[in-house]
Amino acid sequence: MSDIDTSKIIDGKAVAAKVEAEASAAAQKLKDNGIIPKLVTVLVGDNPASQMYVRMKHKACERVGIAAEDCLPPADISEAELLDLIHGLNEDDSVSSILVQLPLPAHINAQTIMNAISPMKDPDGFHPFNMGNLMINEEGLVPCTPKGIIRLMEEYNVEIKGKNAVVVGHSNIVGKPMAAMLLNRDATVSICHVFTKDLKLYTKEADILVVGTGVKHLIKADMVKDGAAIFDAGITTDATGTYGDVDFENVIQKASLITPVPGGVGPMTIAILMTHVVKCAEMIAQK
Ligand SMILES: Nc1nc2c(c(=O)[nH]1)N[C@@H](CN(C=O)c1ccc(C(=O)N[C@@H](CCC(=O)O)C(=O)O)cc1)CN2
Repeated sequence: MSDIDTSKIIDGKAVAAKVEAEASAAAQKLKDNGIIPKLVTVLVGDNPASQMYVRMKHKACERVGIAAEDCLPPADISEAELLDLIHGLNEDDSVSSILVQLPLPAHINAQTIMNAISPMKDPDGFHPFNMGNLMINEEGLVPCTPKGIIRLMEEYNVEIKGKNAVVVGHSNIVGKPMAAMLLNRDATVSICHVFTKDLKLYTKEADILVVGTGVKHLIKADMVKDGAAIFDAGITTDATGTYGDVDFENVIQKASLITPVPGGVGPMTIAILMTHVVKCAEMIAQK
């Protein structure tokens, strides 16, 4: 193994702890005024990775002082039944946030479900109203993973304005909102994806590189510019371990800053979620 300069490694766990402490203080203020922020998670079926992420979210709620409940419909729930469940949660005044864990089974259209969640109770920021606001630089409830990456950039003083930012992956959860957030901060943004003909042509020019594809070690050292700041939102777990989309050990030699997997972007997703649950409760209280 080559020598690793640990000063280049972004500590996502430490920043996430700071963000959770902020969420906890904001939640306490609400509770002092008799308002209890409450997250309901909806986990359809028994996907083990999703079960783990939902467990992590509930543990974070406990740390932060947010009430949490889980709803565990079976994998064969119909789309209509799931919509009924969401409508019930929208109407329930004790619920401030509704989160449907993704992915959903193939017979359910995920966007139809996202569209049904009240935009004010949408801590994931996936509702078209919240996504639309992001596009016009009115960032309210926005997707947690890219927002967590922006927070890491702020904490580590990564300049965004005027920089070449390349986002690899064009998912609704990470790539598209990430690109919008970077554009809102005046980066020159390129979005690459599975149909991009020459990925390296773009990644080599990136001052800021964000990758979220789920393809293990897609980004190799020869694809990266010297001094780039690199954010890895991908995660692959197989029999040999947990990996990101970036070949960390080799790419770190060229990067100025880099997130590890695990312990980089992942913890930020959940910490930002906590701030959004509090924000939803604040918005509902002000209604
Ligand atoms: N409704 C949502 N569904 C999904 C989202 C989301 O933001 N909202 N994102 C992903 C999964 N996800 C949260 O749900 C998530 C993934 C990974 C982590 C994380 O902290 N990972 C750890 C490693 C965990 C491990 O040991 O495998 C890390 O990177 O350090 C948190 C949240 C898809 N679905």
